[in-house]
Amino acid sequence: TSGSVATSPIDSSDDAYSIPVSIGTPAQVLNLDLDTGSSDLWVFSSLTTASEVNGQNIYTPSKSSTSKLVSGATWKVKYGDESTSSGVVYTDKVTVGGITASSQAVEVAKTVSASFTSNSDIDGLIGMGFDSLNSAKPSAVPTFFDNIIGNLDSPVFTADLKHNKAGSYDFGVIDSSKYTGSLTYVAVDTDPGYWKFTSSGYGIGSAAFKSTSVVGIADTGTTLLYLDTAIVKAYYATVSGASNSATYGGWVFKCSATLPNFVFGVGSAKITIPGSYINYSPVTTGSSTCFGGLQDSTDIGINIFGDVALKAAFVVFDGSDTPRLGWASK
Ligand SMILES: C[C@H]1CC[C@H](NC(=O)Cn2ccnc2)CC1
Repeated sequence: TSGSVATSPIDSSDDAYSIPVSIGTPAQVLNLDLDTGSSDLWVFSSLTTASEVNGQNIYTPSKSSTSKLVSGATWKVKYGDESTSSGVVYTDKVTVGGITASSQAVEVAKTVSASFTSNSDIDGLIGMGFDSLNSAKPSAVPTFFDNIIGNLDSPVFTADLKHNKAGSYDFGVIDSSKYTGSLTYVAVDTDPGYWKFTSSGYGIGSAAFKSTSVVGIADTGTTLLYLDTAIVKAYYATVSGASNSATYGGWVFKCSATLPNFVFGVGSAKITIPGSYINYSPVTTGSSTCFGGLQDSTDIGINIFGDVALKAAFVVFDGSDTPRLGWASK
């Protein structure tokens, strides 16, 4: 089998990308953030503390004839942005892009942190990282990808994220109409459970490409691109008036600035991020100071190729026995 689901940016800054996910019988459709940087499928629900729900769609297990409580199971996740959620576990029928997992573990939130409450566009996450990252106790539960992979024509899903418009995630098929040129594959280190790979270098604007190994993760659940200090400083040195602001917690510049393109290497291939993608958004609504889409990864401890990078490419997440990532321009 194979399938495809449209994914849309939740706002004009492409802060996150959601997909419709059908849960239960009859179907309850929630808009989930497909997150290759984590491995829990969790949802706002009828069990979520009422004061922590603010406009999200909720999953009500008691209204689904196919829901089952997983007795004794709990979960709790904490993300790199310090956001958290936790609760209990049901199994139910879950369908994404026409592909169904008949008994998917659906982690039902009893509590969520403020940043989830304040984001009415996201009703939960669907983790597409490796099962080792799953937070369920006393034992981990499989991701949606893990549950369907055996039924897929090819053990892959692909990401075609776009700036300010709908893109798609495909399952079980690589649609060559969605990219230009050829795919370049790179090895994935699945420890500790991210889609972790080594980029072959970078280029800033028209400057010479710098061949150097940059280890990072392909993370659809992170908005920005986070790289080593030296690369980030070299990039903003070309942007007049840019500064690393303690006030705003990162590199900022005048919104009117012209930003150079940023190229990252995958093997012998090169992916070009248009400079405009690195003008992320005003620091506060209406400000003429803008926050950069490329930021320093030092405090994170790992480089993250988030949506700013991913939306410049077509990416194959290959879950075969030797997992790998395929990258192409588009
Ligand atoms: C400083 C960076 C900030 C962004 C961090 N990314 C995440 O937390 C991804 N995520 C998943 C659910 N909610 C957010 C990575 C560190």
